[in-house]
Amino acid sequence: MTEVPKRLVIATRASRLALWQAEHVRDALRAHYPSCDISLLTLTTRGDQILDRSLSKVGGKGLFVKELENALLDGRADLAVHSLKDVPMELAPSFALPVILKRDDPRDAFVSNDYGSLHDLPDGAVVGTSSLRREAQIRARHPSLVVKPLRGNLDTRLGKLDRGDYAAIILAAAGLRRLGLQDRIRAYLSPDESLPAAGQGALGIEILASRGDLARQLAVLADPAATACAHAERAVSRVLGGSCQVPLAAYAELEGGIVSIRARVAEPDGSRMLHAQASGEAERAQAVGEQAAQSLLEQGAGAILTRLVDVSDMSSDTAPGARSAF
Ligand SMILES: NCc1[nH]cc(CCC(=O)O)c1CC(=O)O
Repeated sequence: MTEVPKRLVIATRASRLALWQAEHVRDALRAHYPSCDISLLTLTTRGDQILDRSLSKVGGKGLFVKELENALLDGRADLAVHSLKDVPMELAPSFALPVILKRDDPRDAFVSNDYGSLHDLPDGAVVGTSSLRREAQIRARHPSLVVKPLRGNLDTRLGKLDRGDYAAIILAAAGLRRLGLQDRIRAYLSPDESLPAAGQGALGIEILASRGDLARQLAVLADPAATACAHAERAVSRVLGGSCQVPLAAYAELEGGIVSIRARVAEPDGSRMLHAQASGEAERAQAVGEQAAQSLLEQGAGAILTRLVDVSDMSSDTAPGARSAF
C-alpha cells in the first residue's frame, strides 16, 4: 500500500500560467489525498527576469527549471510542476520526471484582432512568434508573411498584439485555455499546418530521483496515453539534441495501443522541411520516437541542426530578438 502523504510543497514559477498549472496539480492531489496539507512555493526564476536577452545566451530552456530544482534539492519543496515543453530532455541524475498528466489541446493557435486565419493575412503582414519551429513552418507555407520575434509571458504577448505591433501572433492553445483566454483564439493550426513542439500541452511533475515513495504517491495523477506520447516525442528531441535553437516539431498520438508520431526539422527560413513518421506499440514509445529521429537524420537533419548551433554561438547579446524552438 502507498502511504498517504501528510504534507507536500509544490514549487512553481510566478507567471500566471505557471501558477495555474501548479494549482491544477495541487487541486488534483487534494482530491486524491484530502487529509494532505498542500501548499505552493512561488519562485521567480532567472528566465522570468531576463526577458530582453536571447534565451539561449542566458542558459536556454533549463533556466526556467533550474531554480525550481534548487528548491527540491534543499528541501524547500517536494515537487515542481512544469509545462512539459519547457523541461530539458536530459535531467541531471538527481532528478526524475515520474508523472505526465493528461494532455490539454496540443495545437498552436492563431490570435489576431483583425484576421481570422493565417490565410486571411495580406502580403507583408507581421506575425509574432519567438519559436523557430513556428517561424519555419509559417514561412514554408506563407512566404509572403513577415515573422518577427515576440517574447514575454502570455499577457505581455497579447498586449503587444493589442498595441498593434503585429497583425497576428501564434501561441500554444493550451496556455490560452488555461488562463481563460480561449476567446482570443481565432483559429487552431492543424498539426499538418504547424506540427506542435514535443510535450506541448502536457504537464510534467519533477521530483528528486531519490524520492521513490513520493513517485508512487504521485502516480495517481499520471495519464498513460499522455505518458506514451511524451516518451515518443521527447525521444525525438533527445536524439536530435533538441536545444533552444532548433526548429524541431514532434507530435504523437495514441490509438488502440499504437503510438504514431510525426516529426519535422526545418530551415528557419522555411526553405527546407524534413518530415518523418513512425509508429509502434505504446510500450515501445521511446523506440518509436528514436526511429522518427533516425529518419530525419538520414534525410540530412544533422546538417541543418549543426549549422543552427554554429549560428547561435556567434550571435551577440544584442542580436535582434530572442528565439526558442518551442
Ligand atoms: N514557450 C513557453 C510556453 N511553455 C508552455 C506554454 C503553453 C502551454 C503548453 O504548451 O503546454 C508556453 C506558451 C506558448 O508556447 O505559447
